[in-house]
Amino acid sequence: MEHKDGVKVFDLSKLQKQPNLPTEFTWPQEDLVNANQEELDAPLIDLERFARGDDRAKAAKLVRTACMSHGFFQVINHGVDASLIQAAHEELDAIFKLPFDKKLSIHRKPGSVAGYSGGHAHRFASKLPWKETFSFIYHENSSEAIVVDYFKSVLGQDFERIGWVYQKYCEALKKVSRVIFELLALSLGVEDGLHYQKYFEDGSSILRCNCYPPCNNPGQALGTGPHCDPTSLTILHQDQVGGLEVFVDEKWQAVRPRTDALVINIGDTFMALSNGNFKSCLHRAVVNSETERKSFAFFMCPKEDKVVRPPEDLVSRDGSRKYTDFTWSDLLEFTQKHYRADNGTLQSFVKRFVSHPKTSI
Ligand SMILES: C=C1C[C@]23C[C@H]1CC[C@H]2[C@]1(C)CCC[C@@](C)(C(=O)O)[C@H]1[C@@H]3C(=O)O
Ligand SMILES: O=C(O)CCC(=O)C(=O)O
Ligand SMILES: [Fe+2]
Repeated sequence: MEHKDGVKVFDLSKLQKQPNLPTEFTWPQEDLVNANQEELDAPLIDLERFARGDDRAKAAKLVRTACMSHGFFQVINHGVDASLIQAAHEELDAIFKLPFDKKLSIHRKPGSVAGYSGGHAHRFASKLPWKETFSFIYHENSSEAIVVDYFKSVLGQDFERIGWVYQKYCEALKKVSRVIFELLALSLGVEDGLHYQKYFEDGSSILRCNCYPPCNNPGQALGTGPHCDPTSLTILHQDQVGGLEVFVDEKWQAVRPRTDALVINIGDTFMALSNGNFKSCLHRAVVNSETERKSFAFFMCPKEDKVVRPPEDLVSRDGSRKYTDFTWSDLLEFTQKHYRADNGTLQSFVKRFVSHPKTSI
């Protein structure tokens, strides 16, 4: 274990060779309950057909049922080139196989979500996730390629080509998100079918690359503990190893990897935007002793200072507002400073937000 600017950073490539798990990475028994043997039976939506206008009502109904109960579904024929997804996975080694010193030099800084992290030891002292992550921000800006610039600025000119792979990947996911927001509006019965698509047009996103090394004690560790994403919509691609689980019908259920599918999670902010009708998805990632696993989570967020408020027609149909007005920057600050994301983040945030003046949150 090393220190970077006074914070702890674990070298997981070293730790994975040791027989015992450091206590910081052990999880309590109640969080380690094994997944049910059955795999999750989640809707698989053909986005090309939906965009073409075929079976729209059927797709919307499937999504509505899944999102009202647990906030999870998958999409296929999403339009992201299989070769781009493959390149994004292949290029990850260029980051995760960097020498530890180099990883330390690109470490996530306090207050920022961008950069490298090994086990999140800079944020938490116990129940650490058995994973390495590399994250960066993406938003549309006509004058610059923001991802390429980030790669060049933190990793150097040699990383320009790889930066372009992730720039293109983010652009492709943003395009997919427009169709998904239309599908969500239709599923919720919102009058303006483009309401969410327009709302997120100037939003920003975070692409998080996750790498879960093999773990000699998979029964005591978790790659990512049980949590709901505080963001709005997560578009995830996982490799063939498997490990993602969703809590449905009071049990953990595994999501079988499909190379051709993108996994969609509702996050806390979208739960608020849907006036609580759609549930934020409770999920986790387990680890194994044999194979390294990789995934990409594209977290979509509203523009930082934009008010998070459900559409009027949805509120009048429901009769009242479920959550108070807030902004993504308020919730982000809460999760970074005061609360470790779990399945109660939004409730706890709103409670604190209502009782504390905004400036002191
Ligand atoms: C705003 C953010 C906080 C987290 C990174 C981005 C998007 C999602 C968040 C996260 C993935 C939610 C679960 C807990 C967390 C600590 C994690 O396990 O990685 C999260 C983020 C973080 O602060 O790193
Ligand atoms: O790796 C996965 O499958 C899940 C990752 C995740 O939940 C996250 O990064 O928020
Ligand atoms: Fe997540």
